[in-house]
Amino acid sequence: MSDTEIRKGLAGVVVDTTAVSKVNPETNSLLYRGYPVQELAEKCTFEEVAYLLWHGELPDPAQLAEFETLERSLRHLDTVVKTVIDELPTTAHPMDVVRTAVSVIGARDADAAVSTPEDNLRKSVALFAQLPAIVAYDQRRRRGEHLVEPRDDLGYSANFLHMTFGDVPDLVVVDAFDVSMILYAEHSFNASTFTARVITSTLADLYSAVTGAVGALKGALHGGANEAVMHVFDEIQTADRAEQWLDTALAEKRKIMGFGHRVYKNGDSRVPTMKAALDTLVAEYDRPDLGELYEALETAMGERKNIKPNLDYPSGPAYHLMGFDTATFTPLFVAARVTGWTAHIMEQLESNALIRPLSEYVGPDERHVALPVE
Ligand SMILES: CC(=O)SCCNC(=O)CCNC(=O)[C@H](O)C(C)(C)COP(=O)(O)OP(=O)(O)OC[C@H]1O[C@@H](n2cnc3c(N)ncnc32)[C@H](O)[C@@H]1OP(=O)(O)O
Ligand SMILES: O=C([O-])CC(=O)C(=O)O
Repeated sequence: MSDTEIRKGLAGVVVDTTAVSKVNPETNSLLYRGYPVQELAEKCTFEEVAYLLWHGELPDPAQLAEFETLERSLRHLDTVVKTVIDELPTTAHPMDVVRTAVSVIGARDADAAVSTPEDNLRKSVALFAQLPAIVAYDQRRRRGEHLVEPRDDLGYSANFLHMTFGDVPDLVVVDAFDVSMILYAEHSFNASTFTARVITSTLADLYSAVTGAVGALKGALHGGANEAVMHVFDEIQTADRAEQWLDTALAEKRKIMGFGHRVYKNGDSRVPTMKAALDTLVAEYDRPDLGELYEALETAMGERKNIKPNLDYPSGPAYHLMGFDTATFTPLFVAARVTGWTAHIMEQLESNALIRPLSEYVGPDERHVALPVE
């Protein structure tokens, strides 16, 4: 080996600039296009935040009305996508279904290869509007339920919940869901966004980049952690068992899902906002036991390892309380993050350079194929 410094996992490596969002672990802050995410979660809808990520500015009332009309007109599940989903076994993971559906949408777009900013924006809005139908329908068919048609008198989050459950829950639930979408929307050069940028850098189309990003998000070290958190809660069962469960898990060298972060080492900027949303859901559904389990594991993890929760820790139980199946949690993350991914895809194309790092070879020295001895 030479003395070249290798940063495993590109930890700490700055690979490009971005104007989409800023993650600052020192101040524990996250800005989308300059706006603190907590402020966006409190004062804006997810539609406004999506518009902000794509256009760089929040919409004025006329722009918002136009955008909402467009998004609502694109919500119906494409019939071919539905047919393809129906062909997939219910044993397929919902992330595999979402990944396949995005790929089908791309294959059906005659202009898939057209990569002008206007065309990529059109595709981004279409995916944003279609993903709730895909995620909701996939959960329903697993339960033996029929497709629910979208309602164009509802905002994004109310309609998403309506399409999943067949009715619109209380406003506090819709608000908590909307907050989760805003918090999940964007997070700089995380693994799935970087994947999307790598694919885009080859000049492959937006659908290919989003399909690859869905694959990267599936893993338990990234988006798959929100699902994994719920499996942990199911294993522990009650707050009084949390300490003992954790000691065993750590002795077995398990990674505790929903804890730790590559960038934030002193807590995830989004957790307090999502935890407040979870608290309202715990009250709404009268599930103090879940709140107690959450606190018990967080406290024990703090005492044993001094590692803090990431966004997946409160969002997992929040989605559980809303009624989503555990395997649907990461597809919800996709529905939110498609906004950030596509904003980055468009930014990558504005000043593209093929992403192709180097590696240090550590295999055998040069050798040659020996001819068989006669
Ligand atoms: C929305 C998101 O995608 S947020 C991330 C969601 N992922 C998870 O929740 C999965 C669980 N967490 C983890 O695996 C990690 O914290 C990661 C992958 C998120 C970040 O990992 P890295 O930045 O590579 O940190 P790294 O793995 O080097 O951890 C540093 C130390 O903390 C430990 N550690 C970090 N996270 C955890 C955890 N969740 N459970 C147990 N130990 C942990 C590591 O074992 C390591 O200990 P060591 O120095 O004794 O070997
Ligand atoms: O930034 C990361 O590495 C992971 C994360 O929190 C996200 O993608 O939201």
